[in-house]
Amino acid sequence: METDKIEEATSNAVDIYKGLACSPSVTRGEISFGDNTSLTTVTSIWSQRDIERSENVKFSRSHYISQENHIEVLARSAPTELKSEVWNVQSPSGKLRVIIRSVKSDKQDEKQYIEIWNTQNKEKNIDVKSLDIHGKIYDQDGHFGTLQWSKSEKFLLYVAEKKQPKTESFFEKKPESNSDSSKDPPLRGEEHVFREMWGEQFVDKCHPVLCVFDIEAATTRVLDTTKVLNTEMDMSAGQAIWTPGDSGVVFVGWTNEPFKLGLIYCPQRRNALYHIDLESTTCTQLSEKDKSVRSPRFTPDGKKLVYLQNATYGPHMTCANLIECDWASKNLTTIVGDCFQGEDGISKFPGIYSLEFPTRCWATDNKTLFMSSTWGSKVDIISINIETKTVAKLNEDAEVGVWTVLDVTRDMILASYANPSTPPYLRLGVLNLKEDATYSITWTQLDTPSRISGIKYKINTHTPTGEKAKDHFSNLKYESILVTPTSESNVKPPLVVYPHGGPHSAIVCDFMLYIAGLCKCGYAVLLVNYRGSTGAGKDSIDSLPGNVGTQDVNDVQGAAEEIIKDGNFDKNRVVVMGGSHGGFLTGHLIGQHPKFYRAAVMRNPAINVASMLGSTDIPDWCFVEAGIEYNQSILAGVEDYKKMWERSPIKYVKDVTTPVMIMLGAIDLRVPPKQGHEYYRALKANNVEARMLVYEGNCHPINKVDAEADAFVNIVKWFTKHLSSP
Ligand SMILES: CSCC[C@H](NC(C)=O)C(=O)N[C@@H](C)C(=O)N[C@@H](CO)C(=O)O
Repeated sequence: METDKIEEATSNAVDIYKGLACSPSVTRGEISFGDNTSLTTVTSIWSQRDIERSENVKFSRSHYISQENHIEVLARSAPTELKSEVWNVQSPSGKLRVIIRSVKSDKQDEKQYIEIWNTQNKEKNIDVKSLDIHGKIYDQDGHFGTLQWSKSEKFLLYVAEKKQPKTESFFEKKPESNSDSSKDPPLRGEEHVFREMWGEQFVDKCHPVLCVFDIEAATTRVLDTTKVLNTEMDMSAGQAIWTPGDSGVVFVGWTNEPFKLGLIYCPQRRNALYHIDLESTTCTQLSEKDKSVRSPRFTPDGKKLVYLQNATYGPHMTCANLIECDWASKNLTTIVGDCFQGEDGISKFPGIYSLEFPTRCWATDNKTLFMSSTWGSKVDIISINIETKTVAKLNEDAEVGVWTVLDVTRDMILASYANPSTPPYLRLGVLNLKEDATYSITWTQLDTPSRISGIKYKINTHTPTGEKAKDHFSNLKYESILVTPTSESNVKPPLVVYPHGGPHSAIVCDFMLYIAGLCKCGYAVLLVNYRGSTGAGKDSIDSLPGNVGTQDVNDVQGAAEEIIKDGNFDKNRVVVMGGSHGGFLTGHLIGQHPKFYRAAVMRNPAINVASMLGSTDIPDWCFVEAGIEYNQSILAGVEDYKKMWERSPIKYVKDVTTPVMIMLGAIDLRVPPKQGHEYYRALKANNVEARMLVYEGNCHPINKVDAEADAFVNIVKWFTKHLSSP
């Protein structure tokens, strides 16, 4: 009987996952205007899981729109699969397009090409290797990647791996002395020198450099910032943009010394904003010392430069500041600073929580920009007037979900919208300037949303309960999102408690494949944005470091008990799952509340912060979250290791009775797989049922198409097994 139930649930999960995995996500969007000014084209790039091919396929779509009186979709193109495109960027006039193509040969060695297309055909195709001046061109990695047309449309600005000298063995036969030895002889004995890279998911990215490609001459110039900065400071460069008139380049430079720390999910790495004048090659620092900056953007009139800024070395994500640089004087002004919520919770603007501005983000007034920012458990569209320093929310309260601004141009805005029951779809809006100099938006849906039936969701607000009052910042409220199946059954659904990772991130009302899948399999899911999450004020974030393992655990457990008290769930059918810091919290929850959870699933869990310190690509995280101030010269002493262990789930493993399934990405550099092995051994030593899945070729997110699909079905099978046993 039990086996049949498990088999039935597993087979059902496979069908449900296959159906939902077809929902595409939008990765880019662009508004363009051909010669015919009455016709607007919206080009969008999408990504979709293909389980049969075990890969994410990319495709483009176009919408053709008239805006005589209002926005009317005249036609839609059929999706066109994009093969091997790393970049695809239209020139400012719309007459040209550059595509960076990556082609793998049968031997799997990758070749890259720079393709220049006009509106009729491919004008140029350059084999990057033939330039022999740099390595691989960087993709849109969210940190370094850049591809920008100059206004003149004669040059391209991009980032590539610095060219590495050839190496050879000491025992390689030396060339005959009279032979024509090359100008750069190979370095002997350097084949095995360690080359530091930028950590998790940046394993082939060691030393990005700025490159200016002359289209006519088909030649590239590498801007070696070490020389232009007149320092020996080895620097990694990225996020480069042209200055007005194409006379120079503004870029973000990260110091490579004393050692690199993992970049992904950590936009607080020490760097600075620089300006290189291309004629004199002088280079000046624009931003403050010892800060972390990102996402530089000029106003259309070129008079102002804005960028996002954080403090360095603290929580890996926090409230960002918006800084304005007056281009003529280079004077800096803080337009939006840190926001503290206190008792107000998230009723008022909680601050900027975003990794970047859209590539084009300005209204034609040259002073209002539009961006997406996390606000509690949602992502809203906000406008920021850099003249009046005012912030306004643009989407209506009724539309709780995730709004992503994709493009802003000629006072039109392209965005995608999604929520837990609705995969992302496009909306095109017209910006309307109101008397108070703020904007409203008149939206048109470019497609009919494909809503998933049987799923409802609501946001809950929680107040830390009495015994938590001891915690610092205990008056801070926090939120959770409850996603529930709307089936007519009078059987109370089982509840999955799901704390997010980070810890300084947030789970937002987005379309999430696993959450929708669990819901369609009959589970309710409680997503908890415990204190320390982004989107709820800087004081919320600052409340957690030094209190992980207690405050965050209490907040998740408090939310779960509060939801169960409402009577809609059976307190004997509650399970828990989480990834990374969410796995850390899962270990704490089943250790500190041993009889509360029927089963647990952990993805790449941080188990023992002390033992992780020497192997993670972000050792700073171990110090900061244990409440120890960090700098790159610090070395952990016995007391530091003690503090880290004290805050770790391993401390409570002896009390665990809940069956645990651990899922590991075999090449995870963020939370090394040995963390999961440490917990697996401890559970087995205590005769607790434990199952471990190791996904080869997968890193921290375990998001390769086949692994992600397998993990989902195994999760449903694991929960079914332990919820159906007595
Ligand atoms: C030393 S690793 C600490 C945990 C890790 N933090 C960072 C800054 O990487 C972590 O929790 N990572 C999250 C980004 C994470 O994986 N979160 C996801 C899982 O995909 C989630 O469930 O929220």
